[in-house]
Amino acid sequence: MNNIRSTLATVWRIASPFFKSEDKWAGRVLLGAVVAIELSSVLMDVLINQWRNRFYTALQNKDWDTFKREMLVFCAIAAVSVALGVYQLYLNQWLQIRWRKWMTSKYLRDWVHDANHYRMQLANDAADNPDQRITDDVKLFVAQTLALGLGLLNAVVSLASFVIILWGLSELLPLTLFGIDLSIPGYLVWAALVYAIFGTMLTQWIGSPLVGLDFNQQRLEADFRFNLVRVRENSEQIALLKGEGAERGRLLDRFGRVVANWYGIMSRTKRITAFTQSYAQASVVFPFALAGPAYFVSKTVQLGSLIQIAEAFGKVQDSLSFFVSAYRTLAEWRATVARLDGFENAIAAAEKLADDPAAIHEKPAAGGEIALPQLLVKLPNGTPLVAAEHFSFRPGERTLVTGPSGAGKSTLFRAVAGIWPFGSGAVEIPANASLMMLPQRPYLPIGSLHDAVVYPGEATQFEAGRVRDVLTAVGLPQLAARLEEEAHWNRMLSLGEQQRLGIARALLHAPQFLFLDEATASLDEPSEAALYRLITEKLPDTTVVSIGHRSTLGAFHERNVTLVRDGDRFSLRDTVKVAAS
Ligand SMILES: Nc1ncnc2c1ncn2[C@@H]1O[C@H](COP(=O)(O)OP(=O)(O)OP(=O)(O)O)[C@@H](O)[C@H]1O
Repeated sequence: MNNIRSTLATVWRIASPFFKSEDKWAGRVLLGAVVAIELSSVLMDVLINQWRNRFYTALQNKDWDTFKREMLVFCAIAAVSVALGVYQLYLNQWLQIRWRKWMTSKYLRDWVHDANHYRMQLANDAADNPDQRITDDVKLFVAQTLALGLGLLNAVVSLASFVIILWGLSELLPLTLFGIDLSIPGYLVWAALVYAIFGTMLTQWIGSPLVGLDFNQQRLEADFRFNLVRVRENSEQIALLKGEGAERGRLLDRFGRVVANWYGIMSRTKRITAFTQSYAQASVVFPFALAGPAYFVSKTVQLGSLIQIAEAFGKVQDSLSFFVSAYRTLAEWRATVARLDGFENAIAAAEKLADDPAAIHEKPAAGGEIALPQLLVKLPNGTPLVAAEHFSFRPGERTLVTGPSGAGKSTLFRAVAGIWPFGSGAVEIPANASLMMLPQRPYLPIGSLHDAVVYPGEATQFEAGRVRDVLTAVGLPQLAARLEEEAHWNRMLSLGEQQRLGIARALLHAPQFLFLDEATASLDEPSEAALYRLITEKLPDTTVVSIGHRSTLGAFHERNVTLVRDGDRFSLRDTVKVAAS
C-alpha cells in the first residue's frame, strides 16, 4: 500500500508541473475534454446496454415495429460513439505531444544547464543513459499515464453505473438452487466482486516480477545502444588497434544480457497471459452460468434481460478487473516512473552539489585577477588532489602550469571553470569575466564549419569574412573556403587541425581569461610557437594560462608554476621566471 502511495506521489510530482506551467491552459482544456469524452463513452455503454435488453426482447417476441425503431436508435448511439472515439484519440494525441514537448524542454533545461550533465556523470552516473530518459521514458510516461488514468476513470464510472443496473437485475432473477431461494440482494454484484478480487490477486501474484524485469529490459537495451554508439564514435581507434574482435565480444555480451532478461520476460508473460486469457474466456460464460438456471425456471424473464445481465456483469467485472487487464502497462509504467524519478533526483543532486557551500564555489573577485585564496581540490571519493593558497592568475599575465602526469592540472582547471565541485574553498573571479577553456581535443559540433568555429557563440555573432581571416591566421587557409560545408568535423580533421580550430575560436571570442590544457600538444614545435605568437599579438590583454609538458612553451609565458608533491596532495609553486618572448 505504501508502495502504491509513494508511486502515486512520485507520479504527481512528475506530472503536475505541466498543468501549472505556462502551457497550463492548453493542457487543462485538453485534459478536461478527454475526461469529458471518456465519461460520455461510459454513458454510451449504458445506453447500449439498455438498448440490448429492448432489442433482444423484440427479437424474442418477433416485434417488427420495435425492431425497426431500435435499429434506428442503435444507429444514433453508434454515430455518437464513433464521433466520441475519433475525438478521444485525436485530443489525447494532441495532449500527449504538448505535455511531452513541455517535459522534454524542462528536462533539457535542467540537464544541459550549468554543467549539471557533467556533475551528474561525476556522481557515479546515478542516472544512466539520460538520452533514453529524455526520449523513450518521457514519451512512455505521458502515454501510459493518460491511458491508465483514463482507464481507471472509465473503470470507476462504469463500475458505479453497471453496479446499479446489475443490482436491479439481480432482483429480477432470484437465485434458486435445488428449489431453495438463495438470493442475496444484489447477488450478481457480489459474484462479480468475488470473481474480480480472485483475478486481481492471482494476477498480482503471477505478474509482480514483471516490474523489475521491464525496468531492466529498458536499461539493458539502452546500454546496448550506448555501446553501439561508442563503437561508431571511436571507430578509427578501434580499426587502428584492430579491436573489432574485442568490441564484437563486448557488444554480444551486452546484447546477451538483453536476450537473457527477455527470456525472463517471456516466461513471466507466458504465465500471466495463460491466466488472463483463461480468465477472460471464463468471464464470457460465468454470468450465464449464474443467471441461466433462474432464467429457465422463470416464466416472465425475457431473453433481453439475460443478455443485459451478461453484458452488465461483464462490465462490472471488467471494471473491477481493471488491474488485471492493465497489469502489463502498469508494470511498465511503474518502471518508467522509477526511471524518471531517478533522473529527476540525479538532476537535483547535481544541482545541490553545485550549491553546496562546503564544496568549491565561485565568488566575485575584488580586483581583475582570478584568485584562489584557499582552494583544495579533491577527487569525488574525497581524496585530496591539489591545494592552492593565496594564489592568483594576474590580469594580462601568461602562466605555464607544469607538473607530473596525474597531479591534477586538468582537474584544477575544471575547478577554476566552476564545473568541479569536489573540494573546498573559493575560486574568486571578476564579475562578468569571460573565460575560455581549450582542451586537447576541442569539441566541434556536427554542422557547418562556421558553426563549429564560433561555438558556443551564435553563427550570426561573427561575419564570415572575419572567421575566414582567423582560420587563415591559424594556418588553415584550405578550410577558410569551406565555411558553409556541413560535416562531423571531429572525425574529419586531424587532431592538429582541430587544435588550430580551437585557437581560432579563442581568437574570435577574445576572452579575458584563456586556459589552454595541452591545447597545442599535437602540433609540431614551430607551429605551436607560431600559434602562441599569434595569441600574444591578437589577444594582448588576455590572461593566458597553459598546461603543457614541452619545455619550449616556457618562452611564451612570463610565469612558470609547478605542481609539487606536498604530503598527500600537490601544491602550486612559482618556480622559474623567464623573460616573455
Ligand atoms: N571523474 C573522475 N573521477 C575520479 N578520478 C578522477 C576523475 N577525473 C580525474 N580523476 C583523477 O584525478 C587525477 C588527476 O587527473 P588530471 O587529469 O587532473 O591530471 P593531469 O595532471 O591533468 O594529468 P595529465 O598531465 O596526464 O593530463 C588522476 O589520478 C585522475 O585519475
